[in-house]
Amino acid sequence: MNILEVKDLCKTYIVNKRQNNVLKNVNFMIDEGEMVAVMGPSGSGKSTLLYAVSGMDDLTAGEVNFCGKNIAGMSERELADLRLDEMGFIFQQMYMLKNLTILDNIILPATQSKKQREPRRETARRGQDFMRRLGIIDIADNDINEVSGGQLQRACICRSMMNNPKMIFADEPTGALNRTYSDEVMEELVKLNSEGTTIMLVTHDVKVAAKCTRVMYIVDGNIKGEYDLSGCSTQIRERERALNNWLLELGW
Ligand SMILES: Nc1ncnc2c1ncn2[C@@H]1O[C@H](COP(=O)(O)OP(=O)(O)OP(=O)(O)O)[C@@H](O)[C@H]1O
Repeated sequence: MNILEVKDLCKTYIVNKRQNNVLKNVNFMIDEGEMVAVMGPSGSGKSTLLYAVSGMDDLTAGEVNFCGKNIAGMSERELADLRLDEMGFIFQQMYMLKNLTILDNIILPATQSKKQREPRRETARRGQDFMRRLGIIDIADNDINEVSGGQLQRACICRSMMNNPKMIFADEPTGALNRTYSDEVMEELVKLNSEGTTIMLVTHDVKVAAKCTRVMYIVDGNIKGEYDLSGCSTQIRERERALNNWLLELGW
């Protein structure tokens, strides 16, 4: 069953009276349980696409059906509730609040949600469980400037999971990390995906994309090709090689 269906999506920015047609009639679907990477040259519209289909930014034209509901017809309030309750977000810049501990940052979405009606102690316990799972429980009471980049990004994954989202949207989740931290973060995302969370992520990194089930390649606001990795070898090196060859054919 599809969780996301995008029909003729267009996004135009107007800057200094000049029109920039960034997304041009984009069509695709994502099924429940998929992990889809969006790749493409710088400026091709990857982040714009992610923000448009996740209701973070408005559409110029087209339809985005999330779990069968067109988000283009939703009010700001409805969209905010949808993003909070049904979607998880992970960004390269992480966006954690400076005056809160790591644990308080993680549980913040649950304290704002109407979906999870539970005592704060229970919310904190769930947050701690996620932290334990991701191997960062020892930094629960730290400030955000007292942890490593990899730990902070894993904390962002915990935060994105607090409201049990149907889908996670990630914009360059490993973009600011070294290879070791990047591998750790990807391991966790792959694990969440294998447990049923659908994921769409933007990346420039072939090693990251090779861990996904499908790759969409965007050029100049259009999907130029899609590569299905679900039937590919489980050997990561082979997946990377196959994906690399395909990307080179597309002019990567
Ligand atoms: N908020 C905005 N206002 C105006 N123009 C924007 C805005 N966001 C993006 N753009 C423009 O849209 C185009 C696509 O940008 P976008 O960030 O989606 O590309 P990208 O493929 O994610 O690039 P990169 O890989 O460099 O992050 C660019 O020309 C950019 O300048």
